[in-house]
Amino acid sequence: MITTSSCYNLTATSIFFSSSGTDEAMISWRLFYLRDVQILELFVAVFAFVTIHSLRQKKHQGTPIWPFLGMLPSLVFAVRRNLYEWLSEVLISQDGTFRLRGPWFSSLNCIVTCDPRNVEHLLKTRFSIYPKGSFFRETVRDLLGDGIFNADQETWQRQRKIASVEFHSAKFRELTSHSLHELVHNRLLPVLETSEKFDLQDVLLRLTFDNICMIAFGVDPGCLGPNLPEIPFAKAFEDATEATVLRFVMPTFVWKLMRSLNLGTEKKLKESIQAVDDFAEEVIRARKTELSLETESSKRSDLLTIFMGLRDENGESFSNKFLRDICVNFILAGRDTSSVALSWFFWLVDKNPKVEERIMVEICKILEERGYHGDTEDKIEYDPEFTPEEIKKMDYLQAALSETLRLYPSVPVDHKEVLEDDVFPDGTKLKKEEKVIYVIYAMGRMETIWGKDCREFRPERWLRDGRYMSESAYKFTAFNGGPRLCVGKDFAYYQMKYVAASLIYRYRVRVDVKSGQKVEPRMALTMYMKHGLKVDMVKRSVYEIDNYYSQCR
Ligand code: HEM
Repeated sequence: MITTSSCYNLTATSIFFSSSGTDEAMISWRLFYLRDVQILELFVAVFAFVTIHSLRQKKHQGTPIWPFLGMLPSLVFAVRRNLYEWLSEVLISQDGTFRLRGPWFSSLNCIVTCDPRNVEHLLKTRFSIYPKGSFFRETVRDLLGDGIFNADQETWQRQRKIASVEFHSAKFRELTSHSLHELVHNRLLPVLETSEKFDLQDVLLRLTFDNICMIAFGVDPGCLGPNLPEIPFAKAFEDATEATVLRFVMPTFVWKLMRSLNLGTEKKLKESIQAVDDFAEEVIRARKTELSLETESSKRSDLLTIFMGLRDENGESFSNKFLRDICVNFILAGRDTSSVALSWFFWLVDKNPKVEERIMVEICKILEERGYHGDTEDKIEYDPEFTPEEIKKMDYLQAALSETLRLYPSVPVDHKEVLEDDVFPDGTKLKKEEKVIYVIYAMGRMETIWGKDCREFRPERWLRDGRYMSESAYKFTAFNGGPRLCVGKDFAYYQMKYVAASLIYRYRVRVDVKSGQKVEPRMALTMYMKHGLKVDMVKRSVYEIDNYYSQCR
C-alpha cells in the first residue's frame, strides 16, 4: 500500500528530476496529480487540526465540539450507553453548568445545569421569565392542548389554582385513599397471588394508570386485572405519548412535514390522539348527562366533575375540549411517575437487605399500636389494610422512597426557555429564547450537595431523630420546585407508601437474577426501566412476620 507521503515524494522526485522533461502532457498530468496530493495533504492537516482542537475543547467544555456536528458524536455515544450518566460526568467536570452544542440543523443548543443556585433562580427567583416556552408547547400541543402541563401564564395559573385547592380538599383525599385501597386489595394483591414471576414494573404501571384515570375522569379503565389485559385507551395513550416524545429528537420541520403528509410516527400519533379524544368525549358526554339528572354522580369528586361545576372568567362553562385537556394532562402527570419510582425502589431494596428489615420493623411497630397483636389466629395482622394515619407514620419508608427518587428521579431532566437576557447565579450568561435543561438525575449525584457517599442508597440521610425531614426543593428537585412544584406530591408519597408497605409486608420481592436481565434506564422523559423488572414474589411466612414483631418490641 502506498502512503500519502510516499506517493507525494515519488511524484515530486519524478517531476524535478525527470530525464526527458519534454513530455508536456506527462508533466501537466503529474502537476495535476501533485495538486491533488497537496489538497489531500491540506485536508489531512485541517482534519488533524480540527480533531486536536475539538478534543482540546473537552477540557473547557467537558466534551469535544466538532465543526457542524457540535457535541452530536458524544451525544450519540452517550444515548447508546447512558445519557444521564454522561450528562452527570460532564456537569461535574464543569462545576455544574455547560453549554450543549448540537449540530447546526438541530434544536439541541442549550444551557445544561445541575447547580442548585441556578435551579432555584429559574424555578423560583426569576420564575416569570422561565416559562416552558413556545418550543415545548408547540411540540406537545397536539396531545396536551392547553392543559396544566403545557400551559404558561394565565391559562396555567387558573388550572393550577383550582387543582391545588382540589388536591387539598377532604373530599379529594377521600377519593384518592378509597380508590387506592380498592385497587391494591381487590386487584393488585389478587393478581400477585396468581403468579410468582412477572414484570413488576408493568403491573405497577397498570395500577397507577387505573388510579389516575379514577382521579381525573372518575372511571376505571381496568388495566390491572387477571391476565393483564390490553386496554385500547391505555394503549392509545401510551402510543400518543411515545410518538410525541419522538418529536423532541427530530428537527421541527421534519415532524411538521410528516404531520402534514400524515406519514410514519405522525400518522400513528394522529390515530392514537383520535382514540384518546374519543374516549374523553364519551366520558364527558356521559358525565354531563349524569350531572343533569342530579343522581348520585353529583357526589363525585374526580377532577372532571369538579371542573365541570366551575365557570371561566366570563361565567361560561368550560368547553369539552378544555375539559379533555385538563384530564389528559393529569393522566400524563400522574400515570407513570409513581410506578417507575416504585420499580427502582424495589430494585434498590432487594440490593439493600438492611433497608428492607428496617421497613418491616417500622410497619410492625405501627401495626402493633393497633393493640391486638399476640393472637396469631387474628388474620388482620398478616393481611392488614393500612389506614391513612398509619401510612403517614411510616417515616423510614418515606425516607427510603425519597432516597430512591434522589438517585432515580422519575423525571430525570426538565427544561425551561428564557424570555429575556439573563445571568445565572454561577455567572453563566443566557440569551433571550435560549433553552435551559436542569438535570435532576445529576443533582442527586453531586458530592457538593449530598457528600462523599452521594452514590450510596442510604435512607438514613433523610432522618433526624428518627423522623423524616424533607430537603430544599432546589437540592432535591424530583418534584420540581417553586410555583410549579408537583401538585400531586403528597398523593404520590401516599400512593407509593401504601403500595410499598402492602407488598413488602406480605412478600420478599426478589429481583430475578437467573434470567440475566439487565436493569438500566430507558432514554425517555420518564425514567422507566428499559427492560422492566422481572421479580420473584416470595410470600412471607407467619413465622417470619412474627420474628419482625419480636424485633420491634
Ligand atoms: C413519584 C411521583 C411523582 C414525581 C416524581 C413527580 C414529579 C413532577 C415534576 C418533576 C413535575 C414538573 C414537571 C414540569 O413542569 O416539567 C411535576 C408536575 C406535576 N405533577 Fe407530578 N410527580 C409525581 C406524581 C404525580 C401525581 C401522582 C400527580 C397527579 C395525581 C402529579 C401531578 C402533577 C401535575 C398536575 C404537575 C404540573 C404542575 C404544574 O405545572 O403546575 N404528579 N411532577
